[in-house]
Parts: sequence; structure tokens; C-alpha cells
Amino acid sequence: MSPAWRRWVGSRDSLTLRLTEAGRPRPFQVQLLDQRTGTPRRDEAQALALPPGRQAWLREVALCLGESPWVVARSVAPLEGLPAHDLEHLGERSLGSWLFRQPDLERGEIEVTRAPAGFHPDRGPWGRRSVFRHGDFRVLVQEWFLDAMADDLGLPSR
Ligand SMILES: C=C(O[C@@H]1C=C(C(=O)O)C=C[C@H]1O)C(=O)O
Repeated sequence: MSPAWRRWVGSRDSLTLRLTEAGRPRPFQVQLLDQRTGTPRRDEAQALALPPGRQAWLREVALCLGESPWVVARSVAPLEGLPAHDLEHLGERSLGSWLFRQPDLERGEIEVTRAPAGFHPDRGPWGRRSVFRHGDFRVLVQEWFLDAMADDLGLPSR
């Protein structure tokens, strides 16, 4: 992985803030693609220590600078202990704007993948995922950095 991408893929602070800064003067916006209760993929359930088939909170977004999606993200959280009043109505506010306000927020290891998101047609060089914890709440956040971001920021192909 190139150092330029490592700085993005390995960052542990808010991606929303980094994208907002890097994308100036284009406006950052969250495009909500889907948010529902559903069945996580097997690997998602395993990352959350959920029994296979257990229903969960699912949220898919595109993080856009101007009209251009730079990142697509899919977040999965157990329904048990879900702060539904906060997250159900998140809408097009960034999940990170809520997550990084939580005291005692913990972030687990960042795992990297080259596999595509699957739920969105745009492709990119890297994907990553990590589990955030806050009290007994946990959420698996998966993000795929898209080619449009590499092109707009002049990042290497990998
Ligand atoms: C976790 C963050 O929130 C971002 C916003 C998301 C959303 O609104 O669904 C999902 C993933 C993140 O890229 C962050 O800003 O770091």
C-alpha cells in the first residue's frame, strides 16, 4: 500500500472530518442509500460476535464531495443495545458526527481489503473495516475508498 493511501486507510480519527477538509471547497454530504433492519453477511456477523441469521441494524451511505461519491460505507450494529433514538433518525448526518461525540469511544483494529463493496457499483483500490465500541454498544463500520477520490486527490492507484 502506498504511503499516501496508508494515511487514509490507517486513519483512526473521523473520516468525515478528513474528507471534509480534503474536499474543500466542495461541500461534503452523506447520501443515504439504505437503512433498515436486516440479516448481516456472515463475515459481518462474525466481526460482531452475532449468531448467524440474527437481525441487525444496517446502514449504507455514499460520502460525497459535491456530486462525486468518494467513499461508500456499510455499517452494521446489533439491535440489542442499539441507541435507536440517536441512530434511527440519523438520516444524512454522518454516523461519525455521532460516534466521535461519544465519551469512552473505542476503535478496534482496522482490517484492510481489496474486495469491492458489493452494494454499490463504483470501484476503488481499498476497503477497510473496524468495530467501534461505546459502553455495551458496538458497530462494525466498513468503508470503501473509490477511484473518484483517487482521481480527485491525485492519489496512486493502490
Ligand atoms: C465513522 C464515521 O462515519 C462515517 C459516516 C458514515 C455514515 O454516515 O453512515 C459511515 C461511515 C463513516 O465513513 C467517520 O466519520 O469516521
